[in-house]
This record gives sequence, structure tokens and C-alpha cells, in this order.
Amino acid sequence: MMIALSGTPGTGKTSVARELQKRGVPVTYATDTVGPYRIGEDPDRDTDIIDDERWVSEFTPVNGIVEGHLTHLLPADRIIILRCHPSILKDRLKKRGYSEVKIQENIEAEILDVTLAEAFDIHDEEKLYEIDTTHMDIAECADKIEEIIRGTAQPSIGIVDWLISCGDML
Ligand SMILES: Nc1ncnc2c1ncn2[C@@H]1O[C@H](COP(=O)(O)OP(=O)(O)O)[C@@H](O)[C@H]1O
Repeated sequence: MMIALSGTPGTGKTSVARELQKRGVPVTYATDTVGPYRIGEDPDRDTDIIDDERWVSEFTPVNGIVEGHLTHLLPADRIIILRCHPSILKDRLKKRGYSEVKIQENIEAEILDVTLAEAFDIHDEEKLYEIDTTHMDIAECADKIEEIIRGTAQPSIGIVDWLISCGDML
């Protein structure tokens, strides 16, 4: 079974994936697979431009977790979307040294549920699991994901509404 672990940058995907790996869950990091699909560089955002359509269509399915902010586009069996309060996200992305433009874009994406909307467009609702990590530590997030892997957690979407509390950050 392939389980995608997605979410806006800074929501904690890599940290929780590392914790799951320590617990014995097989983890694939999307960043290790996108190299051949790099089609350019975006100097304003200090990021590579990836041909995500080709990456998705050529991705060899894996067993376990596949982590990365585009993995909700993959034909996974379950899709986990980590959510995090935008003000916390903002601090994390600042610490990461992102430019103001890149921080704002990511904050807006989180407030406007961009990852969820994209996933919802592609997948059946019963495959989608949002987790609000705002008040959870990494171990608690990993516990929740293990429940999803075991099949004992209920699918859940629409669990946060950052637009009401953080609309002024747009
Ligand atoms: N649940 C959490 N509680 C507190 N800090 C967290 C949590 N998840 C991640 N972090 C911290 O937030 C930052 C971004 O996490 P990271 O795993 O790199 O996010 P992503 O892979 O989604 O971009 C890191 O400094 C990490 O230690």
C-alpha cells in the first residue's frame, strides 16, 4: 500500500517521516526521485522547477510512505495532508531562510487549502486524511499516521478553517 504524506512546506512532513522510518515504516522521500524531472530553476523562489505531470505519470509505486509536497498528486491508496496554523508556519519558514515572497505564497497556500483542494480533485474523499498538527508534537503526529497505516483512523477532511482566523494574513 502506498500512502502519500503531503502538505504545505513547513507543516512537518520530513520530520514525521523520519520518525516513522525510525519506527520501521518504509519511507520514500520524493526529493530523491525528482532529479530526472528537473526542467529549470526559479531564482525568485530559490527552487527547482519540476515537470510534475511527468514525475507523477512515471512514478514507480512504492510500499509505505511517500513524503513530499507534491505526493498528493500520486495515485496513492491513502493521502495524508498535514496542516499547521499559518502563524506557526510563518515562523518556521522564516527560520528556514525563505524569502518574504516564498513565505507569503506558502502561507496563502495553507490558508486557502491548496493541497487539500488539489487532492480532492484527484482522489475519492474516503482516501483523504487531514491532520492538524498545530498542537501535536512529532511523535503524536507519527502515532496518528500509524493509525492511518493500520486502517483504524477515519478519513477526515475540512478539519481546519484558517480563512476565518487568518484571513488578514492573505
Ligand atoms: N509537530 C511539530 N511540532 C513542532 N515542530 C515541528 C513539528 N513538525 C515539524 N516541526 C519543525 O518545523 C520545521 C519544519 O519541519 P519539516 O519536517 O522540515 O517540514 P516539511 O518537511 O513539511 O517542510 C522543522 O524545524 C521541524 O523541527
